[in-house]
Amino acid sequence: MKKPGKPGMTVYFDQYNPNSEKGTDVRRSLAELDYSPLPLVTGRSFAMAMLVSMGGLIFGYDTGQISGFLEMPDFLRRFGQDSGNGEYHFSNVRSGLIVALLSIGTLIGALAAAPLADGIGRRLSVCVWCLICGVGFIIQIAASTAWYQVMIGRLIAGLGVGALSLLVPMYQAETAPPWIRGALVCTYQLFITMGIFLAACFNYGTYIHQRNNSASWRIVVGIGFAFLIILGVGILFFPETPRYAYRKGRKDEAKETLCRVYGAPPHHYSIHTQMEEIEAKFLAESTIKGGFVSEVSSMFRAPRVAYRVALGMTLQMFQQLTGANYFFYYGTTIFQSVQISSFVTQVILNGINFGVTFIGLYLVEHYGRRKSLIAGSIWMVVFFLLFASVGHFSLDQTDPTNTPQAGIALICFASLFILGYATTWGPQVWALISELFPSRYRAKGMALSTASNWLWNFLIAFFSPFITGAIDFRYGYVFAACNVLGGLIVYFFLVEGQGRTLEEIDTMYLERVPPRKSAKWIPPSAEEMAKIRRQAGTDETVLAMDANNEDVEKRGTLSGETERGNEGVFANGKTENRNGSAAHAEDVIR
Ligand SMILES: OC[C@H]1O[C@](O)(CO)[C@@H](O)[C@@H]1O
Repeated sequence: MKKPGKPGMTVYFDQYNPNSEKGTDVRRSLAELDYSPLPLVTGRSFAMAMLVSMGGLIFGYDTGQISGFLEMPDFLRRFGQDSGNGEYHFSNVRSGLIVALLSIGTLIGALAAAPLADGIGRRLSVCVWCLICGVGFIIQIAASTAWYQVMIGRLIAGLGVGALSLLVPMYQAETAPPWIRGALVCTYQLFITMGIFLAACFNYGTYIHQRNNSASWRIVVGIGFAFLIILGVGILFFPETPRYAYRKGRKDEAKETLCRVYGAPPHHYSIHTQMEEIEAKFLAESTIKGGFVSEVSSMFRAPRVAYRVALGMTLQMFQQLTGANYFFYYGTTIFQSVQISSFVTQVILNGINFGVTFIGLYLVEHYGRRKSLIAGSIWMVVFFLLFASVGHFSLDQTDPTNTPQAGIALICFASLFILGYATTWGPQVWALISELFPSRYRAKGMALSTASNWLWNFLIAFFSPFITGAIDFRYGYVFAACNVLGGLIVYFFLVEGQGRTLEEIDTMYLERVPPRKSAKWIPPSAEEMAKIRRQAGTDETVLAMDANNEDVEKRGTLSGETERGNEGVFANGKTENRNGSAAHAEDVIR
């Protein structure tokens, strides 16, 4: 579905078979629809994106704060080990557990969030997980000298953070208009980076001003409550996602929400076609009923869903294997060579990360997902190769201060790498996994993909010190190779979701549209869709489609639109396709 109202193109919403009201004159009802241009973003969809993105802020804030804590004097004294000379330190096991337990919690939280999100809904789930996260914060703040209490607190907070990392992109994707969905879902990553940046700033601030004060790290954890309250309470003022409401039989609520976020009246063409698409998919998906286990096993039997689960998990894996967290978690060492403190290092790297993520919001809608991700991969390969080579061949690793020039080069390459990551893979992978799955399996598919992100996050955080110890800066070559693979995966397996409705993207996977040609694909009519589903589907799906098809037949067809043959599926170019379609729709109105 394309956004109406761009200069020179009045109507885009004509690519689907617009059969609708049963037994009415389709031509007339179409002519009665409103085709007026819609705003790019309504106040409501903007406010919604900002509010739910608070979940990203909590993610970033929690992951970003711990590295600073480990260096705060009071935290060290309370939870560290006595070195015997009046100094305290953290053994690798203890610091590893305190840091990594959040990741373990997030992994479990991401998986646990799916059944709850399908059961009580996306919106209420957000409240529940905010509460759980709050309990984790309280346990941490209440810790006096028991290091394992901090660890347990982080595990519980992690459950909430992980669950929100599934719920937020899903809420945004299921609610946002298709023409701006990518950018709105990417605000999630923007808020992650903002959270990491804020944590670095607050750590630095409390460290500077309260060196020996027991409140320092507690203040930083405590500030997190503000984000939790804004999200947990604020979400109650927002509606359930239209896709979820529809699945629960609340059709009017779904339509009303769409109207609000699209900024369109109920009889607008965009609302009309979107509701039709949601309905068609719902009918096709809803026949197989069962408990959680049979639901999961039906997911892997459903057409092309296993493929998409594998793709989602792989993309999240490669998002982590870009190597970004190598810089965020272990960037301190390279900055030592030019004698910059670890607190300042974190502020600089995270500031760049946050600042340039804004560019990513533009790229995702302007160039599309595929082009920007592939460009991002190439960019990151180049800078990782440069980084690894300078680090290995030019830096004096025993005393980096001897080679300040190599240090400056490393900092530049690291910063340029982050520029590439934060504008492409960082934000866009969240958007990709939120649009990859059909409604019925979205929560579960996203849960598995998100869990893969957390698993690899943990593995990289945990194993990087060992790998760096063994192969020093040549570790960068490993990440460079991973970035090559990531780019190839996108090229060969990912279809372009820019400007498409979630339902259209689902159809592309069902129809096995070659990813390379997906940007130019024209959605099939409802009848063609029925055929595709009949060929692709399980018995149950076919049954459902037959029911749906009967409906379609009763409604009548629209000549021209439904007669388009397969050869018409790929247009010569996007512009031609849009203009052609627009002309056709205007015909219909006349
Ligand atoms: O911005 C960097 C941050 O983004 C993430 O990759 C999540 O998308 C985190 O794992 C990382 O710390």
